Amino acid sequence: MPQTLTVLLALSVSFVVVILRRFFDRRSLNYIRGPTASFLFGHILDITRQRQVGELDTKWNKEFGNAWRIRDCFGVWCSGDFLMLTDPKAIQHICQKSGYDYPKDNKLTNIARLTTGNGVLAAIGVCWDVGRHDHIRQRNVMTSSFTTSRLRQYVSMFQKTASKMVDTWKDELFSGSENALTIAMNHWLPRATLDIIGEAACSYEFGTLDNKDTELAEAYKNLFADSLMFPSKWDILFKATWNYLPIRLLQFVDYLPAREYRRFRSTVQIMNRVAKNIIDEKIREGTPSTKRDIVDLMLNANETLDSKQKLSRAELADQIATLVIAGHETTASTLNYILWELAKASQYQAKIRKEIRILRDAVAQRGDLEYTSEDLESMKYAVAVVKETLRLHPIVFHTTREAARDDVIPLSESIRSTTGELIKSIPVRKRQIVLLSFWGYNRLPDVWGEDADTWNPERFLESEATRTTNVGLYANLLTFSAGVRGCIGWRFAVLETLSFLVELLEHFEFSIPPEKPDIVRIATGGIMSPFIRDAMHLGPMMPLQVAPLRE
Ligand code: HEM
Repeated sequence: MPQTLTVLLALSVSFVVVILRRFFDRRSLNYIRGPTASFLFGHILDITRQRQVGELDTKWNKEFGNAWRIRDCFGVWCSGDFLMLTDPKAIQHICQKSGYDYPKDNKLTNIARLTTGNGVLAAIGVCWDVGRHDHIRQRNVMTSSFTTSRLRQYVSMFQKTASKMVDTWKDELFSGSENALTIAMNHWLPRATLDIIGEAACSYEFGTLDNKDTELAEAYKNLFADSLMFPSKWDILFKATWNYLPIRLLQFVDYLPAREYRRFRSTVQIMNRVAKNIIDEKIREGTPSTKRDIVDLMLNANETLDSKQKLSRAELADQIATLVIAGHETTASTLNYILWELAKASQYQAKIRKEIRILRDAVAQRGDLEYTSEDLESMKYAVAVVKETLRLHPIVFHTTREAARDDVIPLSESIRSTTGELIKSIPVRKRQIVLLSFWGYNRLPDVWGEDADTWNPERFLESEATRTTNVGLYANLLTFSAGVRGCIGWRFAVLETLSFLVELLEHFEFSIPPEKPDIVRIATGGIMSPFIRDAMHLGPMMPLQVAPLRE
């Protein structure tokens, strides 16, 4: 009872604030076409309840062009419209050219804060919250750990962990005479990537591949799927109010008695305690250990800064939480999809195996035991498969931004207004929220060709010169976003993915299990995960048939 009362009270107060703020802060995109909306939920319920991630984006994109209007909850009353975009020039303008003029909106910032603490993912840029330069400061310190030369050092760790997973499969799963087994990739890959990010970020041993059940590993298990999948109608309405509440007030949602908020609070608290201990130990040790993990490098970078730019101990701890969250399930989910696509296309497994053999010989001739990052990136089929899967299955499929000032957003393709006029740019008012569909952009036929909905790595073997607008961070994809808020760990993720691909394909053949599970993409918070359509209760699932390769 007290739980329901608290939620109702929070909802009522928020609702009144929303109505008042929206009344005095009207903005209108009425001349932009868009689908008809529900009176209370706008399109938000439709988006969270669609059969699969991306279905509505594709439908609306086909109907309205690369820019359209959707409604927020309570939108009919308060003209709470979002501008939804897949247009390359518009997204380039928002992410790359405007930088901090399009910070994250309050709702996204608060979800990032709930899941990672006050790290870089939740930090606000300079324009929006005047006087706070948190994002620039934090990103400054972090980027020193992700330079090309630093990343080379992580490649050895990726290969060791991937090889450990392969050995565990051989010893534990294929120790008998089994020829082929169905293995749940979702059970193994997040554990391997969690072990890696723990070691790379702060030399923390999650040990999940060794079945060490640390408190922290347990806290992260299915965190997003358990907490953010299919939010209740109440929660959708409640979160819709967040963009109209002061960001500092939103910190109190942590104390709501609902399950999801309790789970996030306890996970961040556990992570914070562990992270602070790690930092204290490193500071006590004085000079950074020879291991040189990301925290060592951040501490080093921090020391060179003046006191205004330095990150505090609490801020450093929050970056660890951010790296762990941002850097393990994303990569694991991408690997799930890569192996799934390869299981359907055995000819690409054969092509990559051929590349691996050539590379192994070259590495042996050099007298080395491991690949370098350059070796991995020279494998043209493996790289094309990774790019194509990142394109078709962008794990972070949407993001939102809010205009910090009045602006005009240019479009590469004209759209038709409600009166039939062709529009080549869209004027927006300060506080306009834009919803960027990474999913939609990654599948635009104008950019990727008529077969944009099909998995075809060959497109990345051909010249990429035809793609005119330079949008994304990697291969012109938006999977890692772009600009000042683009993914810090994109190259880390690509090298980690390639390392796993090489190890796994060298030892195993992957195929679709005989029962042919119907895999669907379901939103689990800000990321999407694979589920089996008729067995959603099992949580994220990617079963694949795996057969050892006999040399
Ligand atoms: C395939 C794997 C990955 C994908 C698809 C991915 C995707 C993304 C996307 C789309 C964003 C921007 C989110 C937004 O602005 O709304 C982002 C931000 C970020 N990612 Fe990644 N990521 C991946 C792996 C990693 C890894 C391995 C790390 C760290 C080792 C990492 C660290 C970060 C951080 C720190 C940010 C916040 C950047 C900022 O706000 O300035 N990511 N990522």
